[in-house]
Amino acid sequence: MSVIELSHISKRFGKFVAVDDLSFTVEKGEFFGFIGPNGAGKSTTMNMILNFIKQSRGEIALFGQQIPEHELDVKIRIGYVPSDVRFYPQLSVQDLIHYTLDFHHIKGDKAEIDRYCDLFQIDRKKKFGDLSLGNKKKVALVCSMIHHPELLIMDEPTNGLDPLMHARLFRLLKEKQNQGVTIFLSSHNLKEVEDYCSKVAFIKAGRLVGVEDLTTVNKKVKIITLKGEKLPVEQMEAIGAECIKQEDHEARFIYEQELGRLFATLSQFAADLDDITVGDRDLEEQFMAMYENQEAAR
Ligand SMILES: Nc1ncnc2c1ncn2[C@@H]1O[C@H](COP(=O)(O)OP(=O)(O)OP(=O)(O)O)[C@@H](O)[C@H]1O
Repeated sequence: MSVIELSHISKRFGKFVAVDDLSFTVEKGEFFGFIGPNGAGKSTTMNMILNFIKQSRGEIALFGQQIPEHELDVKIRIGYVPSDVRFYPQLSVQDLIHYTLDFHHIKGDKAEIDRYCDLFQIDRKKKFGDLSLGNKKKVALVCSMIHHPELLIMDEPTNGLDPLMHARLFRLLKEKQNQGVTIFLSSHNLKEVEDYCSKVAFIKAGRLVGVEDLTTVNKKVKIITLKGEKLPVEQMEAIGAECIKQEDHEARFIYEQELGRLFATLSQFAADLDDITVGDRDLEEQFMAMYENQEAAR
């Protein structure tokens, strides 16, 4: 079942097109990363999904229902972490957690609240306004999960968190995913997206560049780096390798074909080479390749 379905959505602010004809779906139980450079339109898209702002064109369905007709029914099933966390500064962390539970008409399980606060090392007695940026984010994370939502929408959830908390958050999110929760998050940290997400959508200047299944795609695509005086670029291209960088004594290739042919070719030219590296393509390389292909197509 699609938990989020975006069909040709666009958002204009005056003449400026922030999101341009975006379509993709997030399925139940997916850990879905949403990445793109600053100003790409990630927060704007999330704000439309949450119906904080209205799209200029296109349709959005959550859990198979159009919003806003069923807005409240749908919203109680969602936990949201904004990129810029703003709660009442005078309220204590404890009060904020309890207000969140009251809003969802849930009593709350003390052991669970204790677990979250211990996990994120949150001092519940402190006033929200006195907390650091990272600690404010942690409070928002707890409030987004405390009512057991089926869908978590998180706008740069690790922004402001230290590396230990990054790891704890992602382990917790993985646990939630294993329980069937759908996670849709934006991030600038490609490594964490690559390590944890099952799917990723790339967006640039409001347009979808691509959606990739991370459980399969990177493993079969290799990046080969050759170093040496005499580089067999033509021979590599002849077996289907795409040269993505060539300097005096170094060339890099993307290779998606059968590995036997690659190794046979490399062994023929090994004597001319000082170094050969064959590795899986990481998300950053894939991201850059997609951007470059899109630019070239324009
Ligand atoms: N209310 C608004 N009025 C005018 N322009 C806006 C408004 N909100 C967003 N924009 C513009 O829309 C574009 C997309 O912004 P958005 O915040 O969605 O990007 P983002 O991908 O989340 O960026 P970042 O990674 O920097 O958080 C930006 O150029 C931004 O300036």
